[in-house]
Amino acid sequence: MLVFPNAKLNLGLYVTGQRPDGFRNLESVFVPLPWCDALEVVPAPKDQLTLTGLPIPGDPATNLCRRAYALLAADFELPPVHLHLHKAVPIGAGLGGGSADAAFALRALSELFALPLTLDQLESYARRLGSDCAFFIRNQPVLAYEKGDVFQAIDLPLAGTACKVIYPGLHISTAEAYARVTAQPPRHDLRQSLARPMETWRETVSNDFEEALTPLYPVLGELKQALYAAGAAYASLSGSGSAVYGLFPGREAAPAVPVAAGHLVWDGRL
Ligand SMILES: C[C@](O)(CO)[C@H](O)COP(=O)(O)OP(=O)(O)OC[C@H]1O[C@@H](n2ccc(N)nc2=O)[C@H](O)[C@@H]1O
Ligand SMILES: Nc1ncnc2c1ncn2[C@@H]1O[C@H](COP(=O)(O)OP(=O)(O)OP(=O)(O)O)[C@@H](O)[C@H]1O
Repeated sequence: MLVFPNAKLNLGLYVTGQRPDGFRNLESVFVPLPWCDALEVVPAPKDQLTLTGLPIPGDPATNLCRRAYALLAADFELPPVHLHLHKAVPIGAGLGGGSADAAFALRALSELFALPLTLDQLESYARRLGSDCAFFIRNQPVLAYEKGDVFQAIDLPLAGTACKVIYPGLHISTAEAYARVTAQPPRHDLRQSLARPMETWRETVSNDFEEALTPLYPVLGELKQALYAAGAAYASLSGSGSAVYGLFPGREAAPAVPVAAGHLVWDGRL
């Protein structure tokens, strides 16, 4: 079975409080971004993981695809599988690429082996693999709370909006990024702010990580300014960075933006 785990963007992100489990509570809108990896899951004589595309730091034994398999194999009798992941979504980008691989692996294994799992149950497995993972089970725009894994539906007329994402070749570790942010109550009501015209979002829809990380990594501010200069209606850091995106509603495609060597650019539509 071949699946294409997609990335996500965060529209606004407030880090709102410290949790007893050491994590933070947050408030953010997650939307699927069709920048995709490819993941193939095939029954095989023995378990195997092969990797191509962008290099993934760390021991392949701890790859989130393998961890997804191990989680289900602890509860169900699964035959060995060959997992092949072709990595295209940059890592440490705030795009949730690794989390998507994990969630899509859970969904693919469940479907391939006809496991009796509902979407709610798959979300529960996904939560155990990472805060961002549960979103990718249903993969629909949501307002996310708590660790970013408790959802409310949100209706956003964004489908088809031209979008440009720029990854400045900077791996920002999620844990490090959280350590730099001080939790505070949300400055605005995200649902209300996002219901207003997109041109007003820059006044109210902010990402706490952007404020904390831009002084450290000025390139993040430069990319945001470049996207606004190119005519973006809204531009922001995604998640804990380092990818910065711009939205260009009403355009066929996002315009060209000059970027440095080593930056990765994704152009497409939401
Ligand atoms: C920044 C976001 O991408 C926004 O969508 C997510 O909150 C990150 O989610 P993620 O990459 O799935 O993060 P996890 O793998 O669960 O956690 C990585 C580390 O980030 C910190 N972390 C993560 C999520 C959260 N709500 N509070 C935290 O403090 C913790 O230090 C944790 O050890
Ligand atoms: N399939 C995978 N894809 C990417 N990273 C993976 C994967 N499996 C395990 N990892 C580990 O997760 C780390 C990346 O996590 P990190 O949260 O920093 O970035 P991310 O996947 O881009 O998501 P985000 O920044 O949105 O949280 C990598 O350093 C790598 O060791």
